[in-house]
Amino acid sequence: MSGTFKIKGGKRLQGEITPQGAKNEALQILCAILLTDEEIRIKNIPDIHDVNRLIEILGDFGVKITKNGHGDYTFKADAVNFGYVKSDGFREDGSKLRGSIMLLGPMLARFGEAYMPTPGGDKIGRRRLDTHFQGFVELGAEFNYDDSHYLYSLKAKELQGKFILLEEASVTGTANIVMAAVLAKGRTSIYNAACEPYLQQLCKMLNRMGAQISGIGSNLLIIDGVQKLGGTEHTMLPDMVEIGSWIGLAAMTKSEITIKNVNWDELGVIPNTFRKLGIMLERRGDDIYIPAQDNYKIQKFIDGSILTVSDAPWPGFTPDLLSIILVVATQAQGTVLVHQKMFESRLFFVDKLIDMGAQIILCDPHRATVVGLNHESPLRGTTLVSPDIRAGNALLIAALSAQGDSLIHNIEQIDRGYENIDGRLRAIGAEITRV
Ligand SMILES: CC(=O)N[C@H]1[C@@H](OP(=O)(O)OP(=O)(O)OC[C@H]2O[C@@H](n3ccc(=O)[nH]c3=O)[C@H](O)[C@@H]2O)O[C@H](CO)[C@@H](O)[C@@H]1O
Ligand SMILES: C=C(OP(=O)(O)O)C(=O)O
Repeated sequence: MSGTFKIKGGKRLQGEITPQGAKNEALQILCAILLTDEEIRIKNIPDIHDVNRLIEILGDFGVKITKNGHGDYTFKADAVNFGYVKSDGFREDGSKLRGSIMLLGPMLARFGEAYMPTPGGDKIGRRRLDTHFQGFVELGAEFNYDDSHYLYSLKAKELQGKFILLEEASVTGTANIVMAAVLAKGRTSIYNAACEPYLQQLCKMLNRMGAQISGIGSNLLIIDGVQKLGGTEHTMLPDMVEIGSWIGLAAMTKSEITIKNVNWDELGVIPNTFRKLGIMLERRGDDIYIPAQDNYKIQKFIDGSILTVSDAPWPGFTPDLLSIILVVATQAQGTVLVHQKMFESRLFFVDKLIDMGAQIILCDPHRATVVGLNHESPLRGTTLVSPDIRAGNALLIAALSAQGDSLIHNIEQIDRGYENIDGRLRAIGAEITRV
């Protein structure tokens, strides 16, 4: 088990917090650098475990990496050591994170073959990769899965564009297929494509590199293959999951917090979903201002029935923020049903919140009903273990609001996705230390 956070809860926080560059965008963008032998400069890269692991993998691939400053790197994949992907080292490194799966598309497009161990990432239920391989096979790749070594491989002398109807709007699946299709022959149409902002960012970057992608932001992407891609510069968006988490943190700790430079126009339904829990938040320029609130009241549906917050592919509500919604609801006034449709093992952490005094009924692996305590009795500090990246942050927020001390173990899960989270929380008054 990795490190531990010690938290003294129950304090009001105050001040400004700036979201890091987006983790899940960074993972897509970093994989795309393999598509060209020219220089790509990327800014606002978050300094977090998953991203740093992917940068290390690129280095082992032979990619030249220059650090220009904090979160600012230049990459040049002009002398790639392809032998690395067949090595035991890659088998181990690639399996440590989920995002590495998106190396497949660029490898296949540029080198005609690709290998990947079963990727890592959160253990939050089944996480099938069928959509990725369906797309590659439709583009003409030969697919093989060696189940004794958990190794996927793909081969294609040439990729040929075609109309692909995805079984599901997979985020990393769409990114992977797009990155393969940009160098394929002819036109690829991807229907039922995921269209979240990070994928839009990827497509825009690829276009700056010379790709021809249209339909960006919709669920029908049209990609006219080109022979070669060139260099570019790219800046990562702020992380929308962090932004949502800080809204939740402010409400749970009754704190006045300004979240800086949030890129509001890319936040979709996130601000309004928190408003439905009764949390006041204001757009101020490109910041979100959350006043200190002693109470927040969950809205009902128009017909008076209990509010449901559920996830859906973009522009629906991201599943990565449902753990935060759940924790924030524990101190709201009213009742909400949290319905996690995509992942089947992401709600089990409610047991820990129940131990802390929260009123939650886990209806089944996908649904939990939360009856808010209206801040009439605080959660109680306790010893917790972070089960996954987002539940880990949700428990951290619960601990910051709780009466007494808490310990959170296994914080490697939190460090996977949040840059210097303890330092940034201390800067707004939180009592949190690494022990
Ligand atoms: C590295 C990265 O970027 N990870 C994100 C990415 O994971 P990832 O790309 O792995 O997730 P997918 O979009 O493929 O799918 C997520 C889950 O939802 C299911 N599904 C998906 C689409 C759909 O139309 N119907 C459906 O049921 C899938 O079967 C799967 O269980 O997107 C997820 C969904 O936003 C996020 O939680 C992850 O943080
Ligand atoms: C589930 C997540 O990450 P990963 O896909 O990397 O496991 C997440 O970012 O919430």
